[in-house]
Amino acid sequence: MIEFSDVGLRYGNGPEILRDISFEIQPGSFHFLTGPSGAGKTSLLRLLLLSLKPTRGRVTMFNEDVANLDQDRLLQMRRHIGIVFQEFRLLDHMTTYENVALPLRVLGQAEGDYRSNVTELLEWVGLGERMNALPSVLSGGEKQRAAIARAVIGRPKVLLADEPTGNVDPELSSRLVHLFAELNRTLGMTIILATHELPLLDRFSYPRMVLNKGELQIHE
Ligand SMILES: Nc1ncnc2c1ncn2[C@@H]1O[C@H](COP(=O)(O)OP(=O)(O)OP(=O)(O)O)[C@@H](O)[C@H]1O
Repeated sequence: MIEFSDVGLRYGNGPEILRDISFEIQPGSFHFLTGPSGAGKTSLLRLLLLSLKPTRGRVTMFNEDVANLDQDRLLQMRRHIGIVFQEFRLLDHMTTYENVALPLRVLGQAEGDYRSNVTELLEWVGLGERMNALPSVLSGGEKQRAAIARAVIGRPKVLLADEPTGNVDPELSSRLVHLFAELNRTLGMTIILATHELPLLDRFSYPRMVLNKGELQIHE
């Protein structure tokens, strides 16, 4: 589903910050991506999100070499990839429901067609009672569950998460990772979750992609 082959990345004329990265991700798998601050986790996620292209090597996504994609095809493929950020990135003037429905609205779907899906998903992530609340009154954990719901409402094949537990306390962190685990288990969603919280990783047995100074090792 995803294959990196001797990938390197540099920003502008700077040094190579990812070097000789090779790995394969199978559909329906769950991987942690970890490593110290500055190791290149966010940059690797940006390659996976197709918002950056490698400066050398080959990235294959859904069986297509991303180097050959035109802008339209890139946007089409991008719809199969969801992302969750540390800082939630919810729109403050919209309710939880409206935030989660937004990706479908942008695609031109009518509310009558998606209302029950959005409501069901919000109930599933435990926000059934908070649908009409604005983000400003939600707790950190609730905001992140809303952001996860927004990322998966379009049923992406791949879900990326960049330090999704960075703004919630350790107890809630573990519950959020369980939510990702449920998405992986019940919907078969392929998940790559970046975190540098080692105690959190130790609670789960998923394989780890470990970045160090731009080089990657995989611990199955
Ligand atoms: N847009 C950019 N332009 C130039 N250099 C960048 C850019 N983004 C990241 N870098 C550099 O690339 C390296 C890797 O950064 P990246 O954010 O990918 O690491 P990270 O592992 O996600 O770090 P953190 O855990 O602190 O977020 C760092 O040296 C960073 O300064």
